[in-house]
Amino acid sequence: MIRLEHVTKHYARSNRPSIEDINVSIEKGEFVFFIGPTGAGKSTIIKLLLREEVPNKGKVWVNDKEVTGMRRWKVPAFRRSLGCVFQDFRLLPHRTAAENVAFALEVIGKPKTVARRVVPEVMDLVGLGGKEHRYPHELSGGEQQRVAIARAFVNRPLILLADEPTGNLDPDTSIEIMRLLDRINRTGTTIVMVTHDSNIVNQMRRRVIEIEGGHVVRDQARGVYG
Ligand SMILES: Nc1ncnc2c1ncn2[C@@H]1O[C@H](COP(=O)(O)OP(=O)(O)OP(=O)(O)O)[C@@H](O)[C@H]1O
Repeated sequence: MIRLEHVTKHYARSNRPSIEDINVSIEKGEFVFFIGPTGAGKSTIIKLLLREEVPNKGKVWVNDKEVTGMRRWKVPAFRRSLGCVFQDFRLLPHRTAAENVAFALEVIGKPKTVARRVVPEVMDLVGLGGKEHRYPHELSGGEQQRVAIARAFVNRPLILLADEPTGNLDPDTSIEIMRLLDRINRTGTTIVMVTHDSNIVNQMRRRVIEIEGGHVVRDQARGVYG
């Protein structure tokens, strides 16, 4: 489902590679945590998977597509085929929760009738039934992240990428968000999540890939934060 083969990324304005000769393979339906100290290269890996960056060496496969050689015009559609969740939620401030979710359907050309049917289902799934018409500033951080997850999931992506999705949330809210991601994973969606949250990693006991200095230093099934 996802494969990085001998991947090195050396940013032009950096004096050393951010990641070097990384080899990782992730199967369909896995839930994988990328952990490691700040600056280790975790977000760089997410950017490579989204093709926001291209490696200097190596190849990256996502959804069985080799993305480093992908034509530029194909990139937007490729990105829309993935679900993405970030620490800062990235909701559209002048759209309601339901409109934020519906927007993900609009941009891929789904008719409004589909949105009318699917958006309430997904809002219920994330536990936001009744708050569909609130604007982001009228929701708590945890609720905003639920909207972001609903938006990421509404197109039923095969892969969901989450870069520190609980980074702005308190421990209890973080656990709720993890329960939600776990439910989504159980529908068969592959989840790749970058985190610094040791509690979450230790509670979930999923595959842990630890990055340090741009290298994989540990890859453990049912791992702990360490
Ligand atoms: N656009 C860029 N230009 C130059 N250097 C960069 C760029 N983006 C990241 N880096 C460098 O690459 C290294 C890895 O950064 P990255 O953001 O992948 O780390 P991270 O593990 O996600 O860190 P954090 O946990 O703090 O988010 C760092 O040394 C960083 O300074």
